[in-house]
Amino acid sequence: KSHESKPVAWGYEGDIGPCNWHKYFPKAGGKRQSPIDIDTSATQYDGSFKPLRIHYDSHMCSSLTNNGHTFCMSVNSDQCNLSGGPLEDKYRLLQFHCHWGSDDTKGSEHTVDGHQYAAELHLVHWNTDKFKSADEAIEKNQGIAVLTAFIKAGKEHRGWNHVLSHFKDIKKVQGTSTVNEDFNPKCLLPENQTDYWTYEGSLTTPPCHESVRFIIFKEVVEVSSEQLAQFRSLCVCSSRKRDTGEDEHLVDNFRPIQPLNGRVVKASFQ
Ligand SMILES: NS(=O)(=O)/N=C1/NCCS1
Ligand SMILES: [Zn+2]
Repeated sequence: KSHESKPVAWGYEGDIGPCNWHKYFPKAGGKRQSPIDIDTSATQYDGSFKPLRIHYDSHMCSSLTNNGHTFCMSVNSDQCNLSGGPLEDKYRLLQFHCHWGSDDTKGSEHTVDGHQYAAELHLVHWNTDKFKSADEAIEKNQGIAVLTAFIKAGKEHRGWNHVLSHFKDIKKVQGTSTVNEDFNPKCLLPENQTDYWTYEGSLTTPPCHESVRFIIFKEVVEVSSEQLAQFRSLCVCSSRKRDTGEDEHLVDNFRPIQPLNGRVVKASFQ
């Protein structure tokens, strides 16, 4: 094991927070980092995009884990594929997760005209035309495509309850729960899947590889405030306790906005 480098701890606050990520993860200081603010007055309509093709089946067994940074629903079924839109290749769904705040006024990673939403859903896909594995694709240009939906507090979202009902099993870090009910992650996306913004960026978590094509839906998904509160019920790790002995809850797991550095955000709509 001595040949493998020790994993470096990172987080969202203090010395291990986003301002210091670049010290151990040099790509975090790169020129095409994510997230960004979407200035809708500067986006460019691109009429050349084909329709997005999002084909997920709902018979894939998946596992839900609390990895200490978010909850992650691992899928990697060869029946869950994404192509079309701005993509040149076919991508396979690997996992989905979210970023959220300590209250409903913050939590998303991307912002729109400076507005931050209560949470942000990332459906992570890897390029199966160009690469042989997700581990290879995750660090290569065009290797990853992330379908992204903003979430705001509003009416209850029944689809999310299929995920949230497993949260009691993953409250602690490294907790894992098997999800094999008839659940299709497509139900978590907005109805309108033709209007989106897209740009080339990076993983928003270390090692921040600059391998990601983001596709961000304009329509915002509503979940109830109680459902958002369930996101915040996860704990960060068994060791870290508040001085009151209270569990430390996993909240505000969003990276700050990164410089655009001349990148243009394309829009699929006028
Ligand atoms: N938030 S994110 O989707 O850009 N970051 C990731 N890191 C490893 C798989 S997805
Ligand atoms: Zn993410």
